[in-house]
Amino acid sequence: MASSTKDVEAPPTLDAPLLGPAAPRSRLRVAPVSLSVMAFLLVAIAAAVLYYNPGGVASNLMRLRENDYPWTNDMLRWQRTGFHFQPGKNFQADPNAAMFYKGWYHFFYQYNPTGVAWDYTISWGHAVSKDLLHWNYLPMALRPDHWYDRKGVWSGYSTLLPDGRIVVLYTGGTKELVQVQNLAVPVNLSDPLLLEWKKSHVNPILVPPPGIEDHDFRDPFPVWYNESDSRWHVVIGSKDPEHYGIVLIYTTKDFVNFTLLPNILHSTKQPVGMLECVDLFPVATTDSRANQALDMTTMRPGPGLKYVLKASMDDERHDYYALGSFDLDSFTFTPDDETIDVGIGLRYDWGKFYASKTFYDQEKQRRVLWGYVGEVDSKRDDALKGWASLQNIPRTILFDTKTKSNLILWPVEEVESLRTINKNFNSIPLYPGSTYQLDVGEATQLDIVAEFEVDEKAIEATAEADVTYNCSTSGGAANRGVLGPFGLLVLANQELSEQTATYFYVSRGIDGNLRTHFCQDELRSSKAGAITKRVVGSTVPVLHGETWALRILVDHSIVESFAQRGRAVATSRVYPTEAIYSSARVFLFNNATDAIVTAKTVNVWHINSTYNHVFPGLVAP
Ligand SMILES: OC[C@H]1O[C@@](CO)(OC[C@@]2(O[C@H]3O[C@H](CO)[C@@H](O)[C@H](O)[C@H]3O)O[C@H](CO)[C@@H](O)[C@@H]2O)[C@@H](O)[C@@H]1O
Repeated sequence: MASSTKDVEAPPTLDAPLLGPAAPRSRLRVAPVSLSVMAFLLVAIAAAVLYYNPGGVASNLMRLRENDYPWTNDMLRWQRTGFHFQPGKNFQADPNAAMFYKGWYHFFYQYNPTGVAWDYTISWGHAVSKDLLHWNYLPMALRPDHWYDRKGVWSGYSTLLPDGRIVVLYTGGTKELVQVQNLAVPVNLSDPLLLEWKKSHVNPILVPPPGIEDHDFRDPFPVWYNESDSRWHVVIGSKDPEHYGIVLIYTTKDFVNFTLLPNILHSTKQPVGMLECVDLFPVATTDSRANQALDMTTMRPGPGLKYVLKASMDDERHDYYALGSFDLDSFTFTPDDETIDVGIGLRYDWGKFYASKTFYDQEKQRRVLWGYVGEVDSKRDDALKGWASLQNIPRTILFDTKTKSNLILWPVEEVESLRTINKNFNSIPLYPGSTYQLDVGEATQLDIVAEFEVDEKAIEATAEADVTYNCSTSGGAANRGVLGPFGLLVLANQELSEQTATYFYVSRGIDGNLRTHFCQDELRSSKAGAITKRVVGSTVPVLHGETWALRILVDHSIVESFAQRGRAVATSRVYPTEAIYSSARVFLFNNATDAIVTAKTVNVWHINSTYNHVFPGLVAP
């Protein structure tokens, strides 16, 4: 490693361009032309867009507004993913239920069969897979066809009962938009595909109790089975009149008759509003058990266990979790640290990710997390492409036995079976203000694993730096500091005028401690306007002796990034206009002013497509 950062110049082998200022937010890339030529071009482009409209949605002539980008059919087609779950068309959202049953992973999700946005036809889509990656679409499981779910079959959960039966509890939006809970069961338990479902004739099984607003009572989740009295405990998210999130608890023996408990599972410490899609599960705190995911329904609280309470914050649309303890007698959750309670502390993902749910995979004894990753482009662009939203790659969840302060989220191991061509790079010095292109060919479906080292001398020489640094309020990857940013640029064009940057930024506080920020900068991810572009991220623990480690899954319009082997995650939706197909590139970069960073190892794999399709012989929406 070089001894000084000041007297070393970047060698000629490095790519020259530095990371310049952030690109303008919305620009059609046209040279100055007269207004009439411009108008003609816009009309011609609009006509072409409508002619090639892949979703077949826009039958009316749509006018291109100032911010509208003239997408071509090829560009929009490129945005569809290769190995993420997405139905053939239309809108999907919350992962509702997942389970392993008779050799198949079942996945249910919020699905609008009629359009590219949420509306009252929201239903339960259904698909099966052998490996959580290659999906077969099935006919929808549940549709809004009764008075108690006329305005939508909303989110819920499926549970495998100890006697082998399966129950689904879900929220229905009634005609008057009252949120009620309903029961559905499979018609034929011997069918491994669970194709047919029937709704209980006693639905709704629960209506909002006194003191709870009609629109604050949703997403039921059977969380605990008490063997001694054969009672299930079902939790439902809500909020109180002071705007504090609360979790109601019901008990039931038969999923038809329910008793509301006088206490609540948890009331948030801050007025964070309505809690959607509540989840509660145990994690093992000791290494000997850390690799076992634990089944909430049967696992008793005890030594070596912590509990995770997760909720989706309707007010700000992020998924927060808290680590804490769970008392079975009082049926209450208590966060270890009230200052990082649900809604104000830890997040599963610092980017675009919502309404997630875990399930216990008894086949592989692991807990698996799914969340949906919405669009950040315009409704018009969703209509043009004919679909909206993705599911993240399922992630396993474990407690971090090293930091003891966070969870570890990591793509399921099955993803590695999709890896094909591998390129490996070692010991690449990245000088201040430099980039280095990784020659990996077309870079649109990738699994990248990289480790970085920062020059020790530069670290030692830095007394205090960027104490108040924050990913979201920073200028992104173009914002230079003493010890960062450094990392990768994915979905970049050759000129780097389009790029999504995933990076670390190291600061040193007045207490002398280093603090690592893990950020993802979307500001230059697309030259198109009408797209929300942010810098997302958080701090991430980097323990003594550890390298700075990144894993990035790139799949067309989604980038899922994992820092420090899953301690922090950031997911972005991106819509490049130039860095697509064979023009998509990957670079390493170091935009620190004073530190040489070494890319110790970088492994880049191309990832196969999963070619999801309708289950043979069936018809899916
Ligand atoms: O589909 C209903 C379930 O979805 C959840 C969590 O995502 O609630 C969402 C909610 O509606 C908003 O979310 C939509 C996208 O998911 C959005 O497009 C729509 O405009 C929003 O209203 O659904 C209800 C009914 O609108 C609303 O109260 C929520 O915010 C989950 O809680 C529901 O079960």
